[in-house]
Amino acid sequence: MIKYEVPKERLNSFSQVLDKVSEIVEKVRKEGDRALVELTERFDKYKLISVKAPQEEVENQAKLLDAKVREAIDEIYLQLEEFHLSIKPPNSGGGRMGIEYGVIWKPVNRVGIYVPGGAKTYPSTLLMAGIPARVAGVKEIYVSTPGEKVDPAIAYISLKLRVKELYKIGGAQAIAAMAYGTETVKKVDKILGPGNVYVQAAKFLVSKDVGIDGIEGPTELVIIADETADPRQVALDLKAQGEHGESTFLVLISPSQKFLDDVKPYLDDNRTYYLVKTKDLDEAVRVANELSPEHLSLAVKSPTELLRLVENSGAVTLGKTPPAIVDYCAGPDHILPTNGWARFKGGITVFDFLKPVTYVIAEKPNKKLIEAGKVLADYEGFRVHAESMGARYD
Ligand SMILES: NC(=O)c1ccc[n+]([C@@H]2O[C@H](COP(=O)([O-])OP(=O)(O)OC[C@H]3O[C@@H](n4cnc5c(N)ncnc54)[C@H](O)[C@@H]3O)[C@@H](O)[C@H]2O)c1
Ligand SMILES: N[C@H](CO)Cc1c[nH]c[nH+]1
Ligand SMILES: [Zn+2]
Repeated sequence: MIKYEVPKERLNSFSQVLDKVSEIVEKVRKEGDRALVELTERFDKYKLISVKAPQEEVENQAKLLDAKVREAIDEIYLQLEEFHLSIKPPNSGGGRMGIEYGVIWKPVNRVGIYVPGGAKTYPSTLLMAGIPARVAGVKEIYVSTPGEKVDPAIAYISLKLRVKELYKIGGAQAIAAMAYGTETVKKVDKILGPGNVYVQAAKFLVSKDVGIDGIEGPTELVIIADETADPRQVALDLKAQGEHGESTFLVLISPSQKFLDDVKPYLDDNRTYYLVKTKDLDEAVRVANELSPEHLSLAVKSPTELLRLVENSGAVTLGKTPPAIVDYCAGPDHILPTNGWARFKGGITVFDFLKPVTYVIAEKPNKKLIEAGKVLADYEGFRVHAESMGARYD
């Protein structure tokens, strides 16, 4: 179906399922593994014989992986690893006014990665979360992904990433289990990973007790195209992301009515597409910034120029670059903010697995600076704060 207005709402918003997901989270907190077995049967229609995938199953499943896919994974691993290594921050230090200070970047100790596994399987997502975790130096990586048998590619990547434990659970119940722990599932410090509205609602709810990377829900793609773009390629990019399911958010913006008309015949599947005509490219970018999409493609004659005007998007592809390249093998992550979170959050990087621990050494600080600190402490009424600063240096 084709619509011609600027979409006001995402096709899905996890607030619609918050009540239901809250019950799931509470059930897992109370009943632990027993809840996982029951909810898996209810939502995934398989009997959970063991919550944790036995090491032998992971190894045997990995062996089933076709050599071609294994080589592809190995090739992609190097590209993604290099991207995160290239932006990994060094520890740094400095100082002034007799005070030495600095930042030591410390990895999160125990991380839980959610890998979607409903309608499709997403081993690429395990690469996208596991590699920056490894580059950051995370000690313990746990993975939850639905499926009666571990997907061979997920098994292979789990071994490559030295995943400590892999749980065969999905949805909100998997998020709850990693957030609070059960008899089998380890309680983690931070949960990362994309997923459907149930998964994102659960992450939102547990974020009061555990770290989360953000909201990465159903896929979103906005394409800005001018008359120089190829209508068939643009339609292909939209339909590609449409493979993620009916909740995918697909928008094409163009100042050329002819271009929009030329694309329409190619959009021949049962997805909902928004085709938006604007006055010019400036207005097109304004609409895109307002939508703050997960993926943004600039299929225009001068994309680098237009890129300067982009404010909100998880990942931008320029010119002929297909958005799907980010999904698999470009280097930057495909775990990207949705539901408008791109206004204040980017895609996953090594930074999501690091904490900036700052330090201060003030043996002989500048008197004027300490005095200023004491004055402000007194102004706030924190007299003993002021005294504690003075005591050392008066
Ligand atoms: N934003 C990103 O970075 C990004 C990256 C990859 C994938 N995605 C998105 O992730 C999503 C994956 O969704 P999916 O559904 O295929 O897999 P999923 O793993 O996110 O969800 C499947 C789970 O949902 C639970 N579930 C299903 N129906 C339910 C119901 N009625 N009530 C409660 N729980 C229910 C089941 O337990 C199941 O295991 C897609 O929308 C895709 O676009 C987003
Ligand atoms: N486009 C998805 C992010 O929204 C990522 C992905 C994984 N596999 C295929 N695509
Ligand atoms: Zn995709």
